[in-house]
Amino acid sequence: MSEITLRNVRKSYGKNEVVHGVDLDIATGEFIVILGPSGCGKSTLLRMVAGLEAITTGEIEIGGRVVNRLEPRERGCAMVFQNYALYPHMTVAKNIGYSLKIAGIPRAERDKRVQEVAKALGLEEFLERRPAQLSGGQRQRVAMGRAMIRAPKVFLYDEPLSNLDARLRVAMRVEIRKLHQRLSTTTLFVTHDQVEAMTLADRIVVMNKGVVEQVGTPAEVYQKPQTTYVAGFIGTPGMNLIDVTADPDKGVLVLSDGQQIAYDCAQWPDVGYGPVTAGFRAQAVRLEPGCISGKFDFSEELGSAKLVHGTFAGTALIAHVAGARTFTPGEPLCFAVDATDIHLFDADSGRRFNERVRDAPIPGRKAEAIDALIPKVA
Ligand SMILES: Nc1ncnc2c1ncn2[C@@H]1O[C@H](COP(=O)(O)OP(=O)(O)OP(=O)(O)O)[C@@H](O)[C@H]1O
Repeated sequence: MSEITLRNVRKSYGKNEVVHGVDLDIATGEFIVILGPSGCGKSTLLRMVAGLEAITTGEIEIGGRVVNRLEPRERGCAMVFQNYALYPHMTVAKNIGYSLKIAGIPRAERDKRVQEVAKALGLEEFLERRPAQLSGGQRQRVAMGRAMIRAPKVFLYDEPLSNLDARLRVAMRVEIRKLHQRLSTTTLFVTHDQVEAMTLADRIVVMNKGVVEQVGTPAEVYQKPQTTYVAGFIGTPGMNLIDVTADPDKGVLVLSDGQQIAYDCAQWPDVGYGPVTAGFRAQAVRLEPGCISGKFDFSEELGSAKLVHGTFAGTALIAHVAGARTFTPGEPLCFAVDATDIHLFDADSGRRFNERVRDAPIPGRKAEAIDALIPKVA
């Protein structure tokens, strides 16, 4: 088994703590993407799992064994770096087979395994070339081949696609996913690119400033962001966020200029009267008289639709609009959003309020209802 467990893992450089106590359980065969902006500590976390960076406090287990004190080569992980780290003077075949040579595997066996890996990655025709004679995507595949050949328990990828152009990135994404489907090797993949994270991950770990903000499937982090940070970071574009005052008695959210948006107060039982942050996706906005009026600023053409940017009560908001309608700067604009598409977050902590799931039985009620159906014996 190759499950990975992180318990209260922290990392400090001198007095500066950059990873603030991360807990994570990764199942055997899972594809986990650690997603966050530059400097949030994601590479440091990956390097601690690999053993390339010492842990300041906490515990890391791989396959049920605490690896804190193990050398990188004793951990059963294979790492693929952004800059590929290939040996420039060696051919592709030698680069891929190098770790087997070091391990003393006989030549015939080595050649056989290199051939197998090269076939799996479509590198057979490049085996005698040197890295300088390859494209970026081909070099990346060699780096993956070098990691694969050791049949590691765990694959660790550190922004492996960042140096590739956009088309190649998409192609390599598909290859990495296919490879994972075939091998089912437990994988930790670090990226700052949320599209990469959404398309590759079984689960995403969203990091911000050394803290894990949310762990969830791509659908969970998109549909139920647990913090305003996740709401703003995930999605293209990120969720619209606006400061409002909740009035649960009237079932409205009041904007700073007095305009009101209706919300479902039964869905948000913990929201009291006072300041909250309201969020809604650009895709949930309709341009029709409804919730709020403001003015058009500019639009971004997406081909099949536009991202329409406007200002409402002093806040910049975005609508995803299909169709060919054109706009002029400054023209009045109305945004309508259904109450069920509104997400509410605590104004101070940025945490999502508890939500009552629609149509779910309220605890106790179902038992009462069933009770009522049973004829009473006199
Ligand atoms: N050797 C080091 N000494 C001191 N500080 C470091 C060292 N390595 C990293 N840091 C700091 O730790 C923090 C986290 O760095 P890390 O490389 O993990 O971020 P990241 O999320 O991977 O960012 P990027 O995407 O830019 O690589 C940063 O503030 C960085 O400056």
